[in-house]
Amino acid sequence: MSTNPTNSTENALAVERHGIEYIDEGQRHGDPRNQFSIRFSPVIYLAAIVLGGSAVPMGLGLSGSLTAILLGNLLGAICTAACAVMGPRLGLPQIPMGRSAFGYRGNHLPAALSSLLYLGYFTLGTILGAKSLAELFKLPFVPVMIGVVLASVLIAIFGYNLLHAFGRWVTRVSIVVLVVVSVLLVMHGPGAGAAARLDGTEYWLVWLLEFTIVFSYTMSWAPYASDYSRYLPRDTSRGKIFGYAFAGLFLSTTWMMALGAMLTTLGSQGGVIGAFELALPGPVLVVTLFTLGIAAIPHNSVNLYSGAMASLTWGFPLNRSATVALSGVLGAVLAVLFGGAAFEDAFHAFLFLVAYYVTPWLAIVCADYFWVHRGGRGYPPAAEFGRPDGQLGGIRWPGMAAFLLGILVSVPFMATDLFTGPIGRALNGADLSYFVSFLVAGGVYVLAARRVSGVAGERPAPRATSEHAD
Ligand SMILES: Nc1ccnc(=O)[nH]1
Repeated sequence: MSTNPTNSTENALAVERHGIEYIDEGQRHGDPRNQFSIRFSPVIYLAAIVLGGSAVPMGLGLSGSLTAILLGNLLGAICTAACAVMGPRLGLPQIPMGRSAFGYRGNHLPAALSSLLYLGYFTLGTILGAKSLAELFKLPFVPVMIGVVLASVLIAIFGYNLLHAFGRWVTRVSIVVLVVVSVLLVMHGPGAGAAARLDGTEYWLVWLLEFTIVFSYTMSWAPYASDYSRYLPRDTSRGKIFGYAFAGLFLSTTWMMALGAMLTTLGSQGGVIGAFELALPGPVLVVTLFTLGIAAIPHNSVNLYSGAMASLTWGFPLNRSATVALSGVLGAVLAVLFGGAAFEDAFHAFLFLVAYYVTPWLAIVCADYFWVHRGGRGYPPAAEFGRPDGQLGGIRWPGMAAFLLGILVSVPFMATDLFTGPIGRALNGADLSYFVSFLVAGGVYVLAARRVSGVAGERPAPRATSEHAD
């Protein structure tokens, strides 16, 4: 049934024709190793470095920061890798898969929240990437920013294959740069901030704070996951997809954040960039800042591409390329309007607030896939995912209720700069809401889906179904 031969190869210079619809078997291609680089490359820009050092000025020290980073990333990368496994099985991007649990219309809500998250991260990556490059080359911000936006839009329009190809190169180059930077940094040694200045409960509350920051960052890559695995052949080993996606995300986030923690112990007035200047000789510094600036481009392209997937899912009335281009323009305008330093912190707080929807969404989508539909078996035929009035039409209340309830119950636990609930305040800003909403949403969904008829897990899968979904 292959209708478009250009999509069935690795050809990175053919513009992808597909939007969010099912990728049929004839167009599947690629190797699960591509999951490593597509998860590694978008992390290589300043955000993860800054987040890794967040708790050092609060007195957590280096070893506490590192254990929080390790554990937060371990859990976050497991969540994202579990989602990547779904792509080849269903042949769909990540967000449209939610139609099974939330219903075609119900799924508009998490889809719209995803569009917001991705546009926000695109804008943040644009600001941070353009700033590094503009400072490095002593150029004005706006033209550099426009260059970054144009490159990001172009790559995202070419789509899946070019994103993978570009990600592979950025991964190779950045691994070399990260090795050199790490060796030099270790030789330079940590600064005074490496020693913890807290003990007892205070220490553990700040540890928890860093752990939740790290976890939130890394698990919020989950709604993107299958967008970049959906062309893999259907029988690709799930263990390999999981393993490579996990390794790519865990290694990149842990490495970048550990560097950030180490740099922040140096206590430079100029933040992590100032710390880089202290620890790295001139030429290495230039190459490092250049790599971090350029690597904002794969980050941005991924956000534009997945953002378009999410927007098409809630019914945005343009095609994929036009949606990418329009989002690029919108992000550029936001970057010009809000590119100031104070804004970046507020912006991050906003992104953490939006990310609250991710853990309940994740719990429901994973329960729906792994439990209700027994590892992706027993879904309705793929075409049903694209029918507003078909089997998955309307709103499916087990998923919707679980989603809303998960968020509602977790509100007192939330803690961001923009909103802090009473329990979050009592815990000094440590944010357990992610875990509460995950458990509540997942638990309610599992119970409700079992009771409500019409959810496929209750019934043996019809024969026709297994053809597509098995
Ligand atoms: N979870 C994330 C999505 C997009 N960009 C990021 O830096 N992080």
